[in-house]
Amino acid sequence: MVKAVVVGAAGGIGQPLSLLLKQSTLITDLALYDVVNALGVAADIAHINTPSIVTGYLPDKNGGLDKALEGADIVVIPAGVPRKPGMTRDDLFNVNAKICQGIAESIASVSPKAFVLVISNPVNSTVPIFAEVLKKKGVYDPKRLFGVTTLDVVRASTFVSEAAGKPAESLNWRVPVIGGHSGLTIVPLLSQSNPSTSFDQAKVEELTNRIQFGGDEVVKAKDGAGSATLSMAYAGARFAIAVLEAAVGKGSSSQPEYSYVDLTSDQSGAKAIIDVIGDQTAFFSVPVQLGKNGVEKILPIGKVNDYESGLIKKAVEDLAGNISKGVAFVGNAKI
Ligand SMILES: NC(=O)C1=CN([C@@H]2O[C@H](COP(=O)(O)OP(=O)(O)OC[C@H]3O[C@@H](n4cnc5c(N)ncnc54)[C@H](O)[C@@H]3O)[C@@H](O)[C@H]2O)C=CC1
Ligand SMILES: O=C([O-])CC(=O)C(=O)O
Repeated sequence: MVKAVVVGAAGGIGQPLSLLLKQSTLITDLALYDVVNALGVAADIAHINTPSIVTGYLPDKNGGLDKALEGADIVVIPAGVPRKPGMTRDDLFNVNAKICQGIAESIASVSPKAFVLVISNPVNSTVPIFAEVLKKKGVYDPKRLFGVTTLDVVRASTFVSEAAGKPAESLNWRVPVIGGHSGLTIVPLLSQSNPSTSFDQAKVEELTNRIQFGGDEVVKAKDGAGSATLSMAYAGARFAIAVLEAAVGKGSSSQPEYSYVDLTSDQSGAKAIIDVIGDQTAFFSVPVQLGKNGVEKILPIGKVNDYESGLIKKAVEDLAGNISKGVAFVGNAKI
């Protein structure tokens, strides 16, 4: 029995993400919660003939968020407002921090052992918010808390394989992306591209910039109607299934997943990362080996060149501020 919960299930990401999770035969119980329209989305998805039982929850229907979370193995969270042109992800902080705090409080009291996958932006700050709330409630397990940065890895595979003239190989094209999830905190490691590439430095910088600001490309194209939803649903479902497959022992350990995780709290393998990036940032997206309990081991980031070292330095500086902002928010909150 595997219960997955989507919080924010009626939104632009939430709907296609719920649809993709419904396609998984690993999930037996799919709970869809939102503050609006969750019952309609659940009724619609429930007609699909895959094994999971789908149930919808609204704040005042079917028991609300707490009931949705009961017995959850994994909670995926695309709840909150998206960007409009001209905004940064950090501009979403004031609204989304409060939403994330409330969701974290419910998880802490109802399903503290669930894997928690945070999509809501700004990820750089919302993940620390989840961590701090769970700590305050005495149930924090850093191995089970993930900031979802898979979309950056997905974009990197697409953009790099296209630039190499081999778009048909994009599915198996690996480009590590580490750091955070906004602008210059996103650090693609093109020198580790597999297959390897031979771009000149100007092309490397152009591609790096495109991966870092891929989100803006979509915000601009949607012209006020929001940000990436469909590619995010694909990336979020892919990561959620990887976490679940590893948890039930079906994971293929050949490729690491990348996620924004806690480098402190004695996580296995974190020291090797801190030796490279320093100890200024408590969270960083890194390659992780997933297992039964979530992060089994943080894997090394490998050899980086001077250009990438410079990108890491800048990312670490920005992240430190983003993280303190999330930590301070919870520090000042009444929980
Ligand atoms: N991590 C990543 O790579 C990405 C993150 N995002 C972020 O994901 C979030 C959602 O984006 P969209 O789906 O496009 O937005 P949306 O506005 O279409 O959907 C958000 C949903 O959250 C719901 N919601 C609001 N407050 C809630 C609460 N307290 N509990 C449960 N649900 C609540 C809304 O009713 C709405 O249905 C945004 O913050 C966006 O910036 C978007 C793309 C990529
Ligand atoms: O750009 C945004 O605001 C949404 C997002 O995180 C992304 O597409 O990477």
